Amino acid sequence: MVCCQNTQGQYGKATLEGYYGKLSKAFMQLIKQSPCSGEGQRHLKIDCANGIGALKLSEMKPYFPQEMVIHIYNDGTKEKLNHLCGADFVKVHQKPPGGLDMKPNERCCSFDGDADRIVYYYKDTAGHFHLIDGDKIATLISIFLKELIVKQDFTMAVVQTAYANGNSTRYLQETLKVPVHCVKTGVKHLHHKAQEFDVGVYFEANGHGTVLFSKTAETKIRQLVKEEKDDEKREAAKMLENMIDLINQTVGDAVSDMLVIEAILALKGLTVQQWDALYADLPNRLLKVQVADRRVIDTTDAERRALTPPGLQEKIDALVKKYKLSRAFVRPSGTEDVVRIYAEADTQENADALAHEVSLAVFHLAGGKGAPPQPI
Ligand SMILES: CC(=O)N[C@H]1[C@@H](OP(=O)(O)O)O[C@H](CO)[C@@H](O)[C@@H]1O
Repeated sequence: MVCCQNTQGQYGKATLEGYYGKLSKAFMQLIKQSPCSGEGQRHLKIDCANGIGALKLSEMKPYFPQEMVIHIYNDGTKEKLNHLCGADFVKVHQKPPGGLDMKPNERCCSFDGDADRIVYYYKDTAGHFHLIDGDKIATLISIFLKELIVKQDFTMAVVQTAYANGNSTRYLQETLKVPVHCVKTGVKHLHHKAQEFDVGVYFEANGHGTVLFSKTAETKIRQLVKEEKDDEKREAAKMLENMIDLINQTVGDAVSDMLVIEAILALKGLTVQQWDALYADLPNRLLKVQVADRRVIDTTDAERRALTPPGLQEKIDALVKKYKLSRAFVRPSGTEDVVRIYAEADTQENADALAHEVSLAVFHLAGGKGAPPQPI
């Protein structure tokens, strides 16, 4: 709304109808370009965390094309906000939300309460739960955009935080050959870094993120749509133009991100399983520990190393060495009175053991409160 006002309507009409209309128009144009367009309906189950997303998605339903059918769960009529559901619950517990019945291979997603995060997931035929988090969302979007800008002289990068899964960073850098930058936790840090590129994709692992296009890139794309003589190149420019209109460039927005993802899956003819199979996440664990004063922990290197308290980083380094493909870091939360611990390793048992050992080190060296952390 603010951006629409400040650009005298160039970014869109500053009303809810203006927002719904802009997004649905761009989405419809995009799926029309899909090779499987007209081949039946796409269904998506959405857990709205009993939050605002349910209200707004219901209002938006009439704007969706008939090819896209959304099913809203946890709409706030029965349970409390975020209770056993929502994007954070699904990401942290690595399990499905309550209140959503999932059939094998069905594509599902969760918003968080204020609808600025989104994670996808599905259950396979053996009943195993597969989480597709912000890192895999950034990867899908990057694959799609990289192919479209291949002939343009645009700079492109992905911005992540230390919480990004090690295998996502490896895939982006080594397979996709896209530069990756790591910044401090919090979208403001990711947003600022992403502004340095023509195409800046940024996502936190928890599903908070978006894509930014520079003014130069946007002008060039809109000009190509009008002037490009080669049909294939003009179609690619049109897709990019619709992507620019579909993505919310002002802030991470679960509704906009969901439509971007659905459009890309349709255009690339990808199933949720094929998307998930791009790379395998390294098993990981996120824990928190209460300390008397979390400011005793000072970090550097985009929060990947602790400078204080003395001895803590050395202890973490020694613990990390015990496991394969391992990595761990600690940082004071910016939103809760806790210290967060992240660990990843070759197996879930090892990631859990490493996270627990690091949480004990934090407890003993950084003034832990209450009882020492228990093994997972
Ligand atoms: C590990 C984690 O998920 N941290 C979250 C959380 O920040 P903390 O500083 O870790 O409390 O809340 C932020 C605001 O929603 C979000 O941007 C960030 O990613």
